[in-house]
Amino acid sequence: YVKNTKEILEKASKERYAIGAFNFNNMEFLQAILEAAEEEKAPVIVATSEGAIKYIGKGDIETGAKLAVEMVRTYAEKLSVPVALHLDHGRDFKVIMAAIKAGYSSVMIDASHLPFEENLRETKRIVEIAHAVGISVEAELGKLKGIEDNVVEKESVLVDPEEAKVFVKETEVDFLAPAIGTSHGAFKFKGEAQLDFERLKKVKEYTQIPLVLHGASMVPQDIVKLANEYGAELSGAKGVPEDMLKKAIELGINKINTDTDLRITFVAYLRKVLSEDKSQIDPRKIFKPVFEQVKEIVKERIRIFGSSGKA
Ligand SMILES: O=C(COP(=O)(O)O)N(O)CCCCOP(=O)(O)O
Ligand code: NA
Ligand SMILES: [Zn+2]
Repeated sequence: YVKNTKEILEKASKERYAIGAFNFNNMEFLQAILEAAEEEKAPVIVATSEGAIKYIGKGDIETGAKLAVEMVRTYAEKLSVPVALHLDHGRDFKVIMAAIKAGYSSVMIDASHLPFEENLRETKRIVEIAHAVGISVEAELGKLKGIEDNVVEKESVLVDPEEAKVFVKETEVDFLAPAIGTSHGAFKFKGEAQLDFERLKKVKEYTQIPLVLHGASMVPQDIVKLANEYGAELSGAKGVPEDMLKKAIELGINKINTDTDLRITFVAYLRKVLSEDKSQIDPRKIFKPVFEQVKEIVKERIRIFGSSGKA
């Protein structure tokens, strides 16, 4: 169990590869992610959003954070690969404190919806607290398009590399998520997929710290098609193409947040299993083949990110 996410990201940054940061909301997703990392001999970051902590704790934040830490620690101590537990999109001070208190390896303070100075101040405050207890911190600059915790960003506001330089220097944040054109969910990009690689290159040059790509799911069209064949309605779903992910990694992305690809895989295969095994009522027999597929998609991502064999 990695105490401090910064360690594994600094190594990735030096060697120009990326670590997957995969979100989980329950035991089965966590199992699939950790099995994938073990089989790929890859360091891995598992992440919970604030919504996931509330879901795991049935509304009680302390319970959710504690249970997440206990589940991850218990599984991770059996594995040969380093595992970090990260709070994704921390916004509520109470939730960030609960995650730190429970023993998370790192926390994200997501104040990118605020004006620059306020984002800087909020981030600085969390960094001071987290660093005092040896926890790493991620912050975000610029805005992702789409829904972020029901804050509807009409247009993505791309990161300003000059601001990033000042922000990182002033806050001493450990890793930064620069908005370069991605968005959360299965419907990214209005037209053609495109990322602002020029900005990314400058942000890496000016900050020299590990960088994070949010909204990085690839949205595999074969799995979207399968889901739709079994009754899902996901037409028009679009993600980040592999060549763009690889270019982003070459230019300095070292943590890649992936949630939607696991969700789509889960939904496609759950629909398939339920429609094919019509008399099955044992959840273990339903979930086993479904999470086998979730594990496979995580392994595929880890290979694309270049962290296979890096443990
Ligand atoms: O950047 C990403 C993933 O992006 P993706 O959607 O491309 O996978 N993430 O940060 C994961 C976002 C998880 C959202 O969680 P809740 O629904 O619980 O609030
Ligand atoms: Na994050
Ligand atoms: Zn995100």
